[in-house]
Amino acid sequence: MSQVKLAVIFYTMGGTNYQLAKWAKEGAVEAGAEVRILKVEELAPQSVIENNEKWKKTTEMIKDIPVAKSEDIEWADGIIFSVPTRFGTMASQLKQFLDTQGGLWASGKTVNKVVSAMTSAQNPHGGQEATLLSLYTSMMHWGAIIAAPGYSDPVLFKAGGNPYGTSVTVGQDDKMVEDVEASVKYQAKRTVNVAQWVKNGQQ
Ligand SMILES: Cc1cc2nc3c(=O)[nH]c(=O)nc-3n(C[C@H](O)[C@H](O)[C@H](O)COP(=O)(O)O)c2cc1C
Repeated sequence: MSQVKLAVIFYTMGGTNYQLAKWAKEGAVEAGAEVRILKVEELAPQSVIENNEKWKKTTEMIKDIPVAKSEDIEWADGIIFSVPTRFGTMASQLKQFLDTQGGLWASGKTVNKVVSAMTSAQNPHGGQEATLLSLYTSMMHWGAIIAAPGYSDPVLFKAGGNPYGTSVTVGQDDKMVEDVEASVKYQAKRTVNVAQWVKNGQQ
């Protein structure tokens, strides 16, 4: 049984989705996967980032994380995306990454990737589910297999247990309101397990 390869791909401005990605990595490693944690390319002008202390600090914090490439998607059996909600949908930096995978998609290499997604938003009803659903719409075009958590474990009935994928509220103080660590780790394990089943079936 060969080891599942999982890419955890995130975008963050304030660090939340980096933390979610790190928990996902921990959960996936515990489940036996080989994991790459990757960020998507920043699109905002450097001058804008420089004028925002929080953004500047986050950029420095993640400076050594590799930028996701098409080769990472090709390499991965499974992918977990983590992205802030922006005006009710995913941040454009991640959308741009998806939109630059047309070549990979055209060659059939996005098919059967096992995916799930996570998000954060400032308001409890700020569009988390809409963000996850719009991301999953793109994944259907990829021919990916969506391994949403559903209510497949008791952890989903606790804080942050969103059947579409983990979501967390970020307060004005930039801290996470709900404790979602267990939900994230569970989601990562489920994504790895489903990826393992698909991988075994293809062998
Ligand atoms: C341009 C912009 C649009 C945003 N739109 C929403 C939104 O629609 N709903 C919401 O609840 N929060 C919204 N937020 C807040 C972000 O979702 C929040 O800051 C983010 O989830 C924090 O994640 P991060 O720390 O990984 O950057 C928005 C923030 C920005 C900068």
